[in-house]
Amino acid sequence: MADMIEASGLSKFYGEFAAAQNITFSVPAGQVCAFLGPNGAGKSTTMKMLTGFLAPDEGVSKIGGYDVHADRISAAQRLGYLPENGPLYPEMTPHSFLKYVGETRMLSGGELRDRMSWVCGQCSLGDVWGKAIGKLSRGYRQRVGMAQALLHDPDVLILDEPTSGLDPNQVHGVRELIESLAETKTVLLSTHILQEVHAVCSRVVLINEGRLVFDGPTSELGTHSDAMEQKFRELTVAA
Ligand SMILES: Nc1ncnc2c1ncn2[C@@H]1O[C@H](COP(=O)(O)OP(=O)(O)OP(=O)(O)O)[C@@H](O)[C@H]1O
Repeated sequence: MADMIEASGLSKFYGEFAAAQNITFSVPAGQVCAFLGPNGAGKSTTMKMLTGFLAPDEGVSKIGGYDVHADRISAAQRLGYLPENGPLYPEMTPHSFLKYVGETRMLSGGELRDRMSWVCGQCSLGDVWGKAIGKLSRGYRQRVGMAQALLHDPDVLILDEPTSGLDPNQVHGVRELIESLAETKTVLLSTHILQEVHAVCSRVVLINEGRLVFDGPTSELGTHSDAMEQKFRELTVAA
């Protein structure tokens, strides 16, 4: 299987502080991989470097085999990214925002309409389609973020805490969506919810204090979420 997401020696320093240091892992086509770590471990920083939103101080990121910094457009066409704080543009509606995002991704006419209608249904946005994003609840804003990540039907999804701030019904909906997407896509998702990892991820990459401390099958971290929680604590307790 070709690797669809590759982090090779990624580091980001803020002064002396290493937010991420020498992070190396790859995710093969078709895999759903969890990206775990305590608050401040460096997950969002690494995801931003993987998606080209932050330039690494060291290392290389590749999406679908394309270098994210040297071959940005080819990498971006294959990538959908849900950033940690969801979409900005509070005055736009989901409809106008997704139309704008679609146009920047070279979609138009019937194709753009079909894709907008598909993400509207998949992300259950029908009720808020014409409301200002700034007035939506956190859960709905999160779903608008998911919709923009999926709009151009990318092969690779990098999702920074896709279920954070959602109520249990919405969490269930997003998990089902990720499971259905997993049939055709490669997914890296960060989360603090270990049950979620069991539910949807076959593989776990765990970082602590900016460094990779575990990379392996979910089953190696434990066969249920209690065992996994214990192992998580062992691997992430401050040295
Ligand atoms: N622009 C910045 N300047 C200085 N420090 C930063 C900057 N951005 C992030 N950091 C620091 O880098 C570390 C890693 O942050 P990051 O947001 O990647 O963690 P995280 O694992 O995503 O955390 P969380 O689970 O809380 O979202 C944190 O200590 C954070 O304070």
